[in-house]
Amino acid sequence: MSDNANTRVVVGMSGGVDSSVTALLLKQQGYDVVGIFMKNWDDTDEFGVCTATEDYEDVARVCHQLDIPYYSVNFESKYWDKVFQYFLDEYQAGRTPNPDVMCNKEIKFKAFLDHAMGLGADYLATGHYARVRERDGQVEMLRGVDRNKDQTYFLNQISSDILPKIMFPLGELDKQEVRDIAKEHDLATATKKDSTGICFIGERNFKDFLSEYLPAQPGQMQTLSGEVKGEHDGLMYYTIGQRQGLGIGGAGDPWFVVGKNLDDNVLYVGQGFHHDALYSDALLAVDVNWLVDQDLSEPFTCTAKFRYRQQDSGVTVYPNADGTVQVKFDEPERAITPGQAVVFYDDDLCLGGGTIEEAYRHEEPLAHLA
Ligand SMILES: Nc1ncnc2c1ncn2[C@@H]1O[C@H](COP(=O)(O)OP(=O)(O)OP(=O)(O)O)[C@@H](O)[C@H]1O
Repeated sequence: MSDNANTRVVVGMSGGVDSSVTALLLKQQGYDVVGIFMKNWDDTDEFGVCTATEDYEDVARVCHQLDIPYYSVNFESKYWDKVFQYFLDEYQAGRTPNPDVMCNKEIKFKAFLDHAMGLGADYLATGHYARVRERDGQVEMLRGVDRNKDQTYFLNQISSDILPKIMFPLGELDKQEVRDIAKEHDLATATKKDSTGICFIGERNFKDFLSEYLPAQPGQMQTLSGEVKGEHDGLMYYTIGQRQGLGIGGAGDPWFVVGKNLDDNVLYVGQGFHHDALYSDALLAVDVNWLVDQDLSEPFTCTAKFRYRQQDSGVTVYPNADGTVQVKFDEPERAITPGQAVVFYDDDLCLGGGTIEEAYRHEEPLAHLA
C-alpha cells in the first residue's frame, strides 16, 4: 500500500470530463478518493427533467468505473444567498458581476471545502486548470500550463489560507491530454461536451432568464452628447463595450455600448470598436484579496487581466490604506467593466485580485463607465 492510501482526497465532481479525470489520476496515485457532487441550483423543467440529475448520474457512472465512493450534497440555499443574490444585486446596480468568482470564493472553496474537511478529508481536489506549489514554506497558486484553459482568473478571491488543502491535478496538463486520458480509460464522460456559460443559466437566453427575476426598465439610448438613437430594454441587459443587440443601423461604423447613466436610465452608445469613451488609463479595485505575502507599503509593477479572455497587460499597483488599490495601466485599456475582476500576476504566479469599482482617465473617474 502506498503512503497515499492514508490520505483522503475529496474530489468535487460535476459530471464533466475534467473532474472525472481528476478523480482518475488521484485514484491511480493511490489516494483514498471520495467523489462528491454539489447540487447548487434546481433547474427542473416542466417535464421534470433536471440537468443536475443527469450530471449526478454521470458522476455515479464514473465513480463506479473507478471504484470510489460518491454522493451528493445540497448547497442550493447557500448558493442562492451568496452567489445568486449577489448576481441579481450587481445587475440591478448596473454592473456586470462574475458569479463564477463568487461561487469559487463562497461555495466551492469555503462551504464545500468545510464539508469535505468535516468528512476527514486531507485535501479537496477539483478539475480547475491551475496549479498549486510550495515555495519557501508558502503555498502559491500558478496558472495552469494550458494557457488557453487557465482558470486562475476565476480563483482570485479564494483565501490564501486554504491553498495548502487544495489539489488541482489537471494543472500540468492541457485539455487535449485530459480528453485523451478519459478516452484511454473509457470514462463514461470522455466525450461529454464542455459546459458553457453561467451554470444556472445554462443554454437559456440570458435576457429571458434575467427578466424572470428583475423588472426591466426600458429607456433611451443616447450618444454622450445627448442625441437620442433609440430605446434600450433595460440597462442590466447591456455590458460596456458590447455590440450585439443595439439595433441601431445606418451609415458608418457599428455602434457599441460606451456607458450607462443609472440615475436617468440612459444607455450611452457610440460608433466604432475603438470609441474614445471606452478607453481608460486606471481603475480602482475593491475587495482585494492577496494570495501571496505582498509588500503593500509601496507601489509595484506586475501584469493584470481585466477579463477572462485577455492577454496580460502591464500595470502599476498603488495600494491604498483602506485595502483597495489604484491600478495604472501601461497602455490605455478598452471597456474596463465595473463588477468584473482584475487579477494580478507575476509571470505564472497569481498574486491575487479584486473587483473593478471604477475606471479613470487623467485621474478623473469616468462616470459613464461606473
Ligand atoms: N456541481 C459540482 N459539484 C462538485 N464539484 C463541482 C461542481 N461543479 C464544478 N465542480 C468542480 O469545479 C471544477 C471546475 O468547475 P467548472 O464549472 O469550471 O467545470 P469544468 O471546467 O467544466 O469541469 P468539468 O469538466 O469537471 O465539468 C470542476 O472540475 C469540479 O471539480
